[in-house]
Amino acid sequence: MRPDARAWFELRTTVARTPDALDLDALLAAKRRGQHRVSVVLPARDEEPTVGGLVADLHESWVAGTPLVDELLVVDSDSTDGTAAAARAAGADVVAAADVLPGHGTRPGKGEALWKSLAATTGDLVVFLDADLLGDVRHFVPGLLAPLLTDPQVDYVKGCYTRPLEVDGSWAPAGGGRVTELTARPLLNALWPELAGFVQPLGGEYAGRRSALEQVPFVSGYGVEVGLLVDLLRLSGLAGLAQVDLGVRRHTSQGQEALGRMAGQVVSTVLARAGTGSEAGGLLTQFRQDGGGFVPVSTPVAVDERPPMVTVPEYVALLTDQVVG
Ligand SMILES: O=c1ccn([C@@H]2O[C@H](COP(=O)(O)OP(=O)(O)O)[C@@H](O)[C@H]2O)c(=O)[nH]1
Ligand SMILES: O=C(O)[C@@H](COP(=O)(O)O)O[C@H]1O[C@H](CO)[C@@H](O)[C@H](O)[C@H]1O
Repeated sequence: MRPDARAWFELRTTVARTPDALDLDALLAAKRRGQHRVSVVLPARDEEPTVGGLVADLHESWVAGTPLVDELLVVDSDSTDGTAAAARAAGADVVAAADVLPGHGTRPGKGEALWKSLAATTGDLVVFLDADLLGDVRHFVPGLLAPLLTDPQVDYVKGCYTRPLEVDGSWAPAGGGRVTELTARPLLNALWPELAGFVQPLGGEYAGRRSALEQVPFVSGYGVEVGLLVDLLRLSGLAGLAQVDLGVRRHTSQGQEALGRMAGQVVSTVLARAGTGSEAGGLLTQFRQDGGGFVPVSTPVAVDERPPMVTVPEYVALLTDQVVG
């Protein structure tokens, strides 16, 4: 690791593997002192099996219990199952991504849901969690908030963790983060070696100051994490970024073909941010076997992104009308 990445890793990595690893009273005091408002956002597409339990845990601990969270929002991202009902029943506010900033139309993708969440929340601190997390992850919220509540220089905090992988119904202790290990990490190390200290650059759990998040574009699909990391590096500098060790993260994972498409979106975003201009066709062709031979299947993976929210008049109007941030 380059000296600057090593120094960052030593300085900006903290640990919060369990709830008692954190001084919740001190965090609440820092929240009050800083007059912060905290929004937690879960982007969810077809997560009915997991979203209810996750929302119930978060609501019980941090909304109804310790008042760390002021807003718990599930952004329903074109779900076809009972995600919205399950989330609402468990105590979350729920909004359909398509219903937010309707004048800007709708686009598919996780990043679209996250971009829209900025216009559907009011916290000056925003925490993002995937909606397919398994197990007890309540401590992820205070863990991600701690650096933002205690260090004004930090604008953005990524969670890091070991990532077990479910294979044929049983859990291997490691192996998760396949796109991270096989695509994102090699590319980031090659192009932005100062980011080499990030253990989970694609991790879906992170938190940021609205004042930073609203200044950067949001890639509409799965390129959103790598896009945010590079854009926030440029906006806030390495010193403005941090990571927190949250222990273990398990989630419902996808198959290789789906992750191949995810990797294609990550690669397109990296190439766009690196300014290589090699958009080419923006298509990824994969191959299926149909018994008689190989069948090519092509998927668009070109970068599609939304502009910084501060450039959206309806959002600016919201900021002036509401006590946002
Ligand atoms: O179009 C999409 C795709 C994904 N997601 C959500 O984004 C998170 C991460 O997506 P996924 O689980 O598909 O990615 P993985 O964790 O397998 O890398 C999950 O909460 C998804 O429900 C979303 O809101 N819209
Ligand atoms: O880190 C990764 O390699 C991928 C896939 O993880 P798994 O191999 O399914 O554990 O998961 C992440 O990447 C996505 C793209 O950035 C994020 O949107 C997901 O939240 C995150 O789980």
